Amino acid sequence: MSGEPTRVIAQGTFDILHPGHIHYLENAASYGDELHVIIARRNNVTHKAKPILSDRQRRDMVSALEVVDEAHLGDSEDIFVPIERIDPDVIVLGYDQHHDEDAIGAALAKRGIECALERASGREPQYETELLSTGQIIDRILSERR
Ligand SMILES: Cc1cc2nc3c(=O)[nH]c(=O)nc-3n(C[C@H](O)[C@H](O)[C@H](O)COP(=O)(O)O)c2cc1C
Ligand SMILES: Nc1ncnc2c1ncn2[C@@H]1O[C@H](COP(=O)(O)OP(=O)(O)OP(=O)(O)O)[C@@H](O)[C@H]1O
Repeated sequence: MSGEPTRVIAQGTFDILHPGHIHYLENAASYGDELHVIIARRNNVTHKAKPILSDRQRRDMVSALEVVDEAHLGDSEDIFVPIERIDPDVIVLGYDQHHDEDAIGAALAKRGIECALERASGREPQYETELLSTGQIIDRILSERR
């Protein structure tokens, strides 16, 4: 053992925070000693509606969570740039993230980044009215505050 802390990376959009996000970050943190979170740039969120909140505000909110050691704004062009800088031991993908683990593993290997890839568990609602999705919170706001 080197005695160096093991670094873990989690990542995502984190637009309007909810308990599903906290579950993911706590689960990711359990894979190592230091949790680093990469916040997706607005321009790179193409698979769903763009975030409401700015890149910086989303980074600042995630950064304030106790479980998080450091939150980083993602790179605009190349998602592997922050990974090279952070040099993680483990990357933990979200339970429902569309990323292909084999493709990410191959891209990491090509760049000489040696780290494990894990998949986080999901959180089910703990009570009837618990909302575990930013999209659902936005839908609720739109239907209740018109
Ligand atoms: C290992 C990894 C690193 C990433 N790094 C970045 C990054 O530097 N910049 C960025 O805009 N998006 C980055 N992304 C993409 C987003 O974080 C995220 O996967 C996606 O855009 C939104 O996911 P969500 O719908 O689960 O929030 C990265 C994704 C992965 C899997
Ligand atoms: N209920 C949940 N349980 C565990 N992880 C979750 C849950 N909801 C979101 N996450 C994780 O949090 C990270 C960021 O997710 P994201 O910002 O896309 O939130 P979201 O609420 O799912 O968004 P949207 O509702 O817009 O799809 C992802 O890794 C995702 O898997």
